[in-house]
Amino acid sequence: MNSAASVTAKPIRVALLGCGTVGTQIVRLLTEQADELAARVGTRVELVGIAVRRPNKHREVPAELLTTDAAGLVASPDVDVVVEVIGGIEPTRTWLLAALTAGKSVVTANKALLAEHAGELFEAADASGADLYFEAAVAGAIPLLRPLRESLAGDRITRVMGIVNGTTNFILSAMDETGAGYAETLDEASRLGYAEADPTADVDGFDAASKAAILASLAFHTRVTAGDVYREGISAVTSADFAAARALGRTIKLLAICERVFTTGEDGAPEESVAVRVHPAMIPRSHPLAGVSGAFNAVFVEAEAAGQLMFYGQGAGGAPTASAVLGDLVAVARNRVVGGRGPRESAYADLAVRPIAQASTRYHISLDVADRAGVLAAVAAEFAQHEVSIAAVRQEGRATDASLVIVTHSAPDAALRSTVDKVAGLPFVHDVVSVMRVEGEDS
Ligand SMILES: NC(=O)c1ccc[n+]([C@@H]2O[C@H](COP(=O)([O-])OP(=O)(O)OC[C@H]3O[C@@H](n4cnc5c(N)ncnc54)[C@H](O)[C@@H]3O)[C@@H](O)[C@H]2O)c1
Ligand SMILES: N[C@@H](CCO)C(=O)O
Ligand code: NA
Repeated sequence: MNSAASVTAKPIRVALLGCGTVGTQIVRLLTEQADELAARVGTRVELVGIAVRRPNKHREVPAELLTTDAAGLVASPDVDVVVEVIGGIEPTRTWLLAALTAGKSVVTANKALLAEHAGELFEAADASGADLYFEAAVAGAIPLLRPLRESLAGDRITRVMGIVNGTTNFILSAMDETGAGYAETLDEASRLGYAEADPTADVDGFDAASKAAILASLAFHTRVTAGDVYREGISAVTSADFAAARALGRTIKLLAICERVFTTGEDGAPEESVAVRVHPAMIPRSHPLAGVSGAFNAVFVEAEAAGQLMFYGQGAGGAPTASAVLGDLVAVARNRVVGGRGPRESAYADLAVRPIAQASTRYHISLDVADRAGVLAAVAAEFAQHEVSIAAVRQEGRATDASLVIVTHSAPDAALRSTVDKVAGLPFVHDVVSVMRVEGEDS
């Protein structure tokens, strides 16, 4: 290849923090594609140090680059760009703030950090003129954050809905397809490298909530942090829920949903806010998200002018995530070569976040009830009392009792919850078999 001949600028010197699942793949790609990357950037991209915890564990990377002194590596005058793939809030927050303050651009895959501290990281970047890129933090390899920050910056995004956690999608797909148990499928996700060191971040929805916060912030030009996101994980999803879903031609997915909400204030003036939530939901099998299985991710974006867009691909795994990191690294390196910068934080809209109780949702409720006259009417009366409109009812008599399935129209989540609580306490309701929100259909 003669591409190196056209490369004349000073090399871009890169420090890598962390060399685990993703970091190892970054080193591999940087090494294998060195000449091509140099041609694309206009100068060589050189790895000058790798901060790790235990150097003798990393036989696959050049030993002379390894150090246990991450802070020292970040502070080194020989570093232009810091790539962080350790994860967690501290000490990475301190190191990345130090890098940005010193004018060093940062590329990170760290959703937990971005979902909590984007504001101060961007402030540090703005103060020094450095870049902050984090495409790998949401939906791994899928180009999603840069399309939101750049390609769709001229449009108004109204809704973002998707599957953004590969581990839970893998588990839910397996529960649906094979009927396998929860623990068994979680083990397999870990073995394949999809699950992070502590799987509770995935199964309890923390990982998806961090990603939802990042997506909502970028989509609606406001600041949403992980704590603003309503979160339910998948640990309470049962085979009875899947059976109930299957009976109605649906499946269950863990969805991240970010919505722009338009309401009228007490003074009659129009008000705008955002609702951001992560929870399992039933969706029709015909919905494009229903076909997203295993560790794949997919995200729908609805924008006023663009209409509907769908982003699909590998949301986890070493190499796919490293692809997104390398893409960001090329972008910040190019910016350095021409003396430019990528986009700053855009949080001007400063929108309030609505609590889940006020969010408009639909429920699917499956009950075991006594099979006698007046039961359906009494259950329906509870819904009417809470002003929850019923969209469909299916009742099936059995020997001594009956199965009653109710799907509602959209209603405030708080009203739906109170209705279910009331219905569960009715004397002829023997069991609440399944309660699940419904998405992806007309309300
Ligand atoms: N694995 C994925 O599929 C994936 C996908 C998207 C984003 N991410 C994100 O990428 C980051 C890295 O994920 P991973 O899967 O590679 O994790 P990992 O646990 O495999 O690797 C992290 C590495 O950082 C090292 N480390 C921890 N503390 C350190 C310290 N103080 N100094 C130096 N090294 C230290 C660990 O020893 C480990 O080798 C996380 O932020 C994660 O959320 C991962
Ligand atoms: N643990 C995450 C990795 C990607 O961020 C997942 O399962 O999707
Ligand atoms: Na991505």
